[in-house]
Amino acid sequence: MVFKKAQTLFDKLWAAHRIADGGDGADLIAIDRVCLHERTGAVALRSLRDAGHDVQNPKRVFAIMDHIVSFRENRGPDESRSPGGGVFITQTRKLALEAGVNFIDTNDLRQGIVHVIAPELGIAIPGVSLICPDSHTCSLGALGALAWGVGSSESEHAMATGCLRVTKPKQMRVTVNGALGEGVSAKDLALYIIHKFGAKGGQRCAIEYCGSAISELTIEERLTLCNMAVEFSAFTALIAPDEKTISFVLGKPYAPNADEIADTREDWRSLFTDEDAIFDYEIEVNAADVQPIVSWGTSPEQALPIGDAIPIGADQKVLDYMGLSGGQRVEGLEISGAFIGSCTNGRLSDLRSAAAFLQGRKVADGVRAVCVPGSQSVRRQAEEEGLDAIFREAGFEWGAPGCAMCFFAGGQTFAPGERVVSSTNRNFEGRQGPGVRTHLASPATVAASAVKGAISRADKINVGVDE
Ligand SMILES: CC(C)[C@H](C(=O)O)[C@@H](O)C(=O)O
Ligand code: SF4
Repeated sequence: MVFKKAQTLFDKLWAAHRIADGGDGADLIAIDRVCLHERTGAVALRSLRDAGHDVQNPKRVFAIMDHIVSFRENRGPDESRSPGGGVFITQTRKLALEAGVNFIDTNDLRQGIVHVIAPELGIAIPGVSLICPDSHTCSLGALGALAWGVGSSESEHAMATGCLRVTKPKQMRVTVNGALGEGVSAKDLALYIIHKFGAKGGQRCAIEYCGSAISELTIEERLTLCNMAVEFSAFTALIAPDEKTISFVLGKPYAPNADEIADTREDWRSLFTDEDAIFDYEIEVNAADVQPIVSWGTSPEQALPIGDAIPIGADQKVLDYMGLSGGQRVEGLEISGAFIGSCTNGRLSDLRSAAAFLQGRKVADGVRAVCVPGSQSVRRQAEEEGLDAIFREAGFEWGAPGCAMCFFAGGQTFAPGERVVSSTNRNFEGRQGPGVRTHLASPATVAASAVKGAISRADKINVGVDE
């Protein structure tokens, strides 16, 4: 009798894409889709062209403008937020058109941050393998795609050959039991996990998130959670596709069409971890323990429930950079900047949650608050719902889609020493500009803090219309 070994979801995806033994413990993995952006993708396209190679299958490659495009509302097609950055934009356009790949230009109706538009357009769907020279490609595992971030040269290789030599990573299961409390978001959960198990806790593993709290998350929330897997040092993250995933994907432009969906749907239903499958590591989280959280240091693990005190004995260099001391409470710290956007929290539900708080309220004096939708589609839907008016009336700037103030690219930014609450994923030194002190939080926390002028919990704040 032959017993079939129980497999994890990751094992199944890996086996389905494994073409051959790549030698030295590596496998040759078929790559279904390659996404590129103008910061690292242009390098890959240029190098491929210079080596005299064609893109093997241009239909599988998607070049997108997001990282350094200006976020000025009526930006020009080549306008960059990075001084001299226009050349990356024009080069990417030229190279993408020459190579004949799918190309989404600066002001295309489909444009946006690559990890926001890949799900919107059905580029990322359950069961496909997808790479992009960008570390937050792990976001797309939220749809059950085998997706991970690579370097420019690996994406070049995959474009030329349709495959990539990769060593299969170890695997970890993160089970989140119970339910998240009222006012606790997927961002809080992501920060909680990194805080509790450390920024290296993901051990370069492919992580599968599961458990009752994960099943309850919307697709947008799952994308937020998986987005931060790389900040947990994971190879990538995955969530098994369910009916929510299937209905999210249906009808998307690059997803299977109505005729193809019947077979595909059955295939997608097999994308789950078998009951007896074994992971290299297992961790469990009780969702009820998660509270609204904010980072205080220069690593996403340096985070705490809003209201708690910074540990005594925390790294002095970090405290100095952040202008804080051990034992100090983060709640109530005065801020001068607030940013809502990015591939972590720049989706419609993120904007809705911030707007729900901002309605009828005003950003505190002395705070520059900026909201940049993650994509043109998010922007359009937000504008149809009147969210832009809520943001503007509250005193937020409303920007054109892209990575914007998530990372410093040399252009307009917050001033050195400014304290900023941000819905992004990285709080490293200088991430949002030289000397800028970034506190990571959920969109609701960012909105509440902008109104109060100080780091605040959205559910505890008592300012605004009622006063
Ligand atoms: C520029 C790009 C390569 C980078 C990444 O890989 O993540 C950026 O998106 C970031 O978030 O730091
Ligand atoms: S929004 Fe930020 S984290 Fe996401 S891809 Fe852009 S720069 Fe990277």
